[in-house]
Amino acid sequence: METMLAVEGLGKSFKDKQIIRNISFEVKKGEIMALLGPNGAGKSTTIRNIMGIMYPDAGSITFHNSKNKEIPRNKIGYLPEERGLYKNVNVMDILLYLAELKDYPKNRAKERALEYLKKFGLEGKDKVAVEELSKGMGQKVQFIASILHEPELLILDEPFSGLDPVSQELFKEEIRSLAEGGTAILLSSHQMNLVEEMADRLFLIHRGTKVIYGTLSEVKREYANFKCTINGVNSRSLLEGLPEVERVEQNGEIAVLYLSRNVQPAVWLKNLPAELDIQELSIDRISLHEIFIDIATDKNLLKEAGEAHA
Ligand SMILES: Nc1ncnc2c1ncn2[C@@H]1O[C@H](COP(=O)(O)OP(=O)(O)OP(=O)(O)O)[C@@H](O)[C@H]1O
Repeated sequence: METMLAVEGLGKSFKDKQIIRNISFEVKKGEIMALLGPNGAGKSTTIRNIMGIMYPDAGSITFHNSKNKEIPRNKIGYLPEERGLYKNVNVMDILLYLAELKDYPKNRAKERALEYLKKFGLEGKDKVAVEELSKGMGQKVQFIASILHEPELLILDEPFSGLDPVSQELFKEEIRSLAEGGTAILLSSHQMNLVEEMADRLFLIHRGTKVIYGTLSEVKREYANFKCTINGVNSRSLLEGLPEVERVEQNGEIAVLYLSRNVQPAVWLKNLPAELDIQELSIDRISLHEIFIDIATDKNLLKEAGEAHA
């Protein structure tokens, strides 16, 4: 698939502190690429460099055939992490003003704005001042502003924060349908369940450098060990003594056993002792949420795996 955005060897320091180092990834037409990392990892810095809000000390950014300062940023949609629109302007005026800044035709912008306001449950709010909107409503307007001009690349920094579950669903559906329509999407979010549902590929930064880059299934295959959940009456010492169990979390009769890397579930199951009480048992790969926590808290296993990939 066609590459819409290519970030290569990006580096940025503030004063003498290096914030991001050697960051390289691509976002392709029609894909949702998740940019992940703990607080302070360097995600927003990466995005601000792409948007030309600041310029990198090293590396390059290519959008279509334009590079670095030549990139026409008005062709990119951007929902910044910091929210805020002019407060005393009405919703339609602000949307049309922002579309005009992007050289988008006014009539078309108005038509699309009305459609989107309706879609996001804000029908009739076009003449309301932004300051009269609730936080979530304001966020919807800002999201609409980022997509109104039909950008080919859309960068969303924490789009779901502060949204109720219904609004989250709406955003999720819209982001998916934009991707299906060919928009390249760079999505930064801390909501791992949503990322797991939506992202085609992901890039995880920790302390300013790459830890993971790949498709969701590659990442899961490579980094997500298995965990086995057993419902039954078992002593902790019995569970901890089972082969290839790294960690046990026990809550009443439910125990979650985190298995070593490279365990073959079929072989492991065959070797379980007969005295183990099993009322229910399931084996799953750990979730993206758990992978993320392992990395953010420097659990050795994943750190080693990450270093091998850096
Ligand atoms: N303008 C600046 N001057 C100095 N340091 C900065 C500046 N902007 C960001 N930083 C530092 O860069 C590091 C990365 O910040 P950044 O905002 O990119 O992280 P992030 O991954 O987006 O985090 P979060 O998930 O908390 O939003 C932090 O240590 C931050 O303090």
